[in-house]
Amino acid sequence: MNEPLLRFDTVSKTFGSETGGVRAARSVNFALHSGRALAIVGESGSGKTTCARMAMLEYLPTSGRVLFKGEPTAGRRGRDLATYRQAVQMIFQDPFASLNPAHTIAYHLKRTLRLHRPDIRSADLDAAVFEQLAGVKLDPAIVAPKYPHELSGGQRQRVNIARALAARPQVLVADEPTSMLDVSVRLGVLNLLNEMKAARNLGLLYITHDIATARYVAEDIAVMYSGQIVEWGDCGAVIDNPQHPYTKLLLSAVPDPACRFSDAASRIDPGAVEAVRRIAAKDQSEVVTAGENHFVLAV
Ligand SMILES: Nc1ncnc2c1ncn2[C@@H]1O[C@H](COP(=O)(O)OP(=O)(O)OP(=O)(O)O)[C@@H](O)[C@H]1O
Repeated sequence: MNEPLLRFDTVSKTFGSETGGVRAARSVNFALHSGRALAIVGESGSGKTTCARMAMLEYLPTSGRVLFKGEPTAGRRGRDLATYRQAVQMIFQDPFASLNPAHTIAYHLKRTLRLHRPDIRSADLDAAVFEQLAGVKLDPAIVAPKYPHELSGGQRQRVNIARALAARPQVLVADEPTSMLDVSVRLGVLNLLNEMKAARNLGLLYITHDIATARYVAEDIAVMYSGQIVEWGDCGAVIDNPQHPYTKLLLSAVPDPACRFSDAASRIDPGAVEAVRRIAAKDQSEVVTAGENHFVLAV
């Protein structure tokens, strides 16, 4: 495979003091390639958003390096930083909070186009807005003049995706992009992200607590627990043949429509719960190969 778009090289992030602080990310390694999606999966507090924020250069790692196309991102300023901000775009969890209620959808998209697309003349901006909205399967004539509160959650998230894509990014960082949406529209938004990834050869960093959707969206997966990536590799291989007790636990917690709630608890292996508790605080470092493109930290 060629040079990854985005690479985390032994990245750690501690909030507070080195000794008594929260170790939100511990020696995290991953590579995101163009035209592929990498799902970072884990429970609340496992460190996923901290990794997303480091990818967006909002947080600096305490140690380790974040690389873009092989180049370290630390210390980027001025034009270099602006280029990175254009190339790596974020889609937030809350589609409403990320749009300004005082402005129309057309305003939001024009703003991004003015900022990142100097090649588009002012006279052509309206047409470009229409093109961006049509690209995410919204009716431009209806949606462009509306205010955010006049749209549904799913439509708002599509607008956010259109806005991110308007910058012509190479990487999309989507942090729980569907968790605040009605279940009925989630699939449509995930489908759209998948289509955009393929059509534009994007690298998609898909952050989720829902391992079931990871398989739907991503080619690669990294399972995160207590700040560490504990199992990673090909998404299908990891989900079909989980090796780490935490991955097993996460999979056994996925709701099964064929299973009654009262029976669901029996699917959770008490041994796995105990093993996961034991490993929470300790650093694991020995990597075991579980198959082609499938790796796990030894417990
Ligand atoms: N700015 C911060 N200051 C102090 N601690 C933080 C900060 N941001 C995150 N943390 C802590 O770091 C750990 C990882 O948090 P993070 O938000 O990355 O997890 P997450 O997996 O994204 O969870 P969620 O899905 O709930 O957002 C948590 O213990 C959290 O309390």
